[in-house]
Amino acid sequence: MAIHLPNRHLFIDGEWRETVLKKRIPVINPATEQIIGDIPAATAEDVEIAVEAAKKAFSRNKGKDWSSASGAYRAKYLRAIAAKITERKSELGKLEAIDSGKPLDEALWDMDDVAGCFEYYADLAEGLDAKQKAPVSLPMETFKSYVLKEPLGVVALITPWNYPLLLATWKVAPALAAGCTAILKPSELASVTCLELAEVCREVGLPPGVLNILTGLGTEAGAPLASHPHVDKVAFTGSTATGSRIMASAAQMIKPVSMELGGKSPIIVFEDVDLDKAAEWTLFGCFWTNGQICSATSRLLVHVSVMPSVLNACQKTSQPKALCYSVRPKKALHQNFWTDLSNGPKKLKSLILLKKVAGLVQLSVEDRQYDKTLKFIATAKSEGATILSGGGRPKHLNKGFFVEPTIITDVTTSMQIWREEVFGPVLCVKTFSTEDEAIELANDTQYGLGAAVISNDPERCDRVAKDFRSGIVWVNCSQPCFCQAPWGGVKRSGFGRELGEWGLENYFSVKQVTQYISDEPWGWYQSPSKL
Ligand SMILES: NC(=O)C1=CN([C@@H]2O[C@H](COP(=O)(O)OP(=O)(O)OC[C@H]3O[C@@H](n4cnc5c(N)ncnc54)[C@H](O)[C@@H]3O)[C@@H](O)[C@H]2O)C=CC1
Ligand SMILES: N=C(N)NCCCC(=O)O
Ligand code: NA
Repeated sequence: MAIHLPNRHLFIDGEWRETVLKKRIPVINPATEQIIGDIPAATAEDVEIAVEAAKKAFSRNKGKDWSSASGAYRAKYLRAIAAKITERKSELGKLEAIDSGKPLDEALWDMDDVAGCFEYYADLAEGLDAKQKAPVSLPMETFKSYVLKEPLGVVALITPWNYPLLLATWKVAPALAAGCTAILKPSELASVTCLELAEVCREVGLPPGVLNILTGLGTEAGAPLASHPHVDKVAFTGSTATGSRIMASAAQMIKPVSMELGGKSPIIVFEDVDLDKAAEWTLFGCFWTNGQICSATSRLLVHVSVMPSVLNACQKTSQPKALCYSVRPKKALHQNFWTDLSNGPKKLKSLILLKKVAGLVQLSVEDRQYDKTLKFIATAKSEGATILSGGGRPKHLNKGFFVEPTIITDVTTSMQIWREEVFGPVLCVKTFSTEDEAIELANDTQYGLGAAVISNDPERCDRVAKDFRSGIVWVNCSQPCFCQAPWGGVKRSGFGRELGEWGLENYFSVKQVTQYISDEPWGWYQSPSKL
C-alpha cells in the first residue's frame, strides 16, 4: 500500500502560492532511494512576500485579530490544529517516515508529541491574560511598576530534518501562543509534513499570514529569511556551522536569536547498575531515531570493572533477533522485516536508515549523511580505534541509505570520533575508574546539550547531575523528552531554551510600565509656577 505524496505549494497569507521562480526540489525516500515527489523551492522573492504577509497579520486590525487578541482566542486555533493532527496521525506518520527515513512507529510517536505540544501551548496561552501586568516591587512608595509581555513581532523559524514536524512545532506552537506571526522554513531534506501543517492551518481557518510556510534550500530561502530587516527574531535548530552563520547575519541588525545546535553528549555508566537496564538506555540513547538526535548520548563512559559485561549486553541487544531497545512494548520481528520498505522502514530498529541527499539538491558529498557517517567510521579506524560491532552497510540491503549500528572502542580523546558530532548510529566508548575522571571525560567537549548518568546511588546521581556542563541531564535514562521541561544547551550547543514556559518567553518582549503615583512635585527643579 503505497502512500500518495500530496503536491503542495508554498503557504503564504493563508493560501497556497506557487514559488515566484517556479523551482521545486525532489523528495527522496531514503529507504528506496527513489524520488517520490517534490516540494517548492522558495527564493528571496518568496521570502519577501511571506515576510510582508506576516508583518500585515501582526498588526491587522491594530493587532486585535492576532497579536493583541487574548491568549484564550489564540489557544482555540492551537487546539484546533492539535485535533486535526491527531485526526490525520496515521497519514502524517507515514509521510514523515518515507520523507525522513525514521521508522514508522517512531514517526507516529512524534505525531502524538506534536499534538501534545500544541495542546500544551494552548494551555499556556490561556493562562497569559491573567499574568499580564505582573507587579514589580520597587524600593520607593512614590512609584509603581508592572510588566507587559508582548509578542516580539515577525519571527523566522528555521528547522532541521531529524524531527521535521516535531521540531517545527516546538517553535510554531509557542510563537503563535505568544501572539507572534511566523515564517517557518523547514529543512529541504524533509518538509513534507510541514506542508501538511499548512493544510491543517488552512482547514482550521488560522487568520491569513499568521503562519507562513516556505520550503526551500538553506542558502536560497533560509539565508534571506534570517537576514530580512522585517524579521524581528530568528529561532534556529540545526548544525553549529549554520547557527554561527545566522548569528553573524543577525548581528548586523541586533536581531535576537535562539540557537539549538549540535552535541556530543556523554552517558556515564557506573559499576553499581543493573546491566540490562544500563545496556538498553545506552543503546536507546545513541541509536534511537537512527542516532540522528542532537542530544544523542554518543559517548559512553563506562566503569572499567563493568566494561566487558556492559558491552556484551549492548552487542547482544543490538542484534536484530534480540530487538529490545524501544521503550514501548517489544514487538516480534518478522523474519524478512526489511523487505517491505515502501511505507518507510517500519520494522527497522536494528538496521539504521540514514538520510542522503541526491538529485537536484546541490550539496557536497560531505553533506550527505550516509557518506558522512561511513567516513566518520573509516577515520576512527584509521586513527587506531576498534570497530567492535557494525561499521558498515548491512550486506543484505543493496538499496537505501542504511548503516549498521556501530560501537567503537579503543578511543582516545584526540580522535575525531570522540570530538565531532556524527549524527548517525555510532557510539564511541571509553572507560573510567573514578567519578572525577568520569566527569572530566564527560565535560571534555566543546558541546553541552545532553548528558546522562546511570547509577543506583541517588547521591552520586545528584552530584554528577550538578557537575555536568550541559543544558539537559538524564538520570537512569537517556533521551525521553517532555514538552513541559526546558530544552537547550550550553557552550557550542547553543543558548536559549525551548519547551515549557521558557519556550514561550522566547517569543516575548518584556515591557516595564513605571508610574509616578505621588501628588507631590518631583522636586528636582523648582516648580515653574513658584519662580
Ligand atoms: N541539532 C540538531 O538537531 C541538528 C543538527 N544537525 C547537524 O547538522 C549537520 C548537517 O545537517 P543539515 O541539515 O545540513 O543542517 P543545517 O544546519 O544546514 O540545516 C538546518 C536548517 O537550516 C537551514 N539553513 C542552511 N543553511 C542556512 C543559511 N545559510 N541560512 C539560513 N538557514 C540555513 C537548512 O535549510 C535547514 O532548514 C548534521 O550532520 C548534524 O551534525 C542537523 C540537524 C539537526
Ligand atoms: N522527541 C524527543 N525525545 N526528542 C527530540 C529531540 C530533537 C532534537 O534533536 O533536538
Ligand atoms: Na526527504
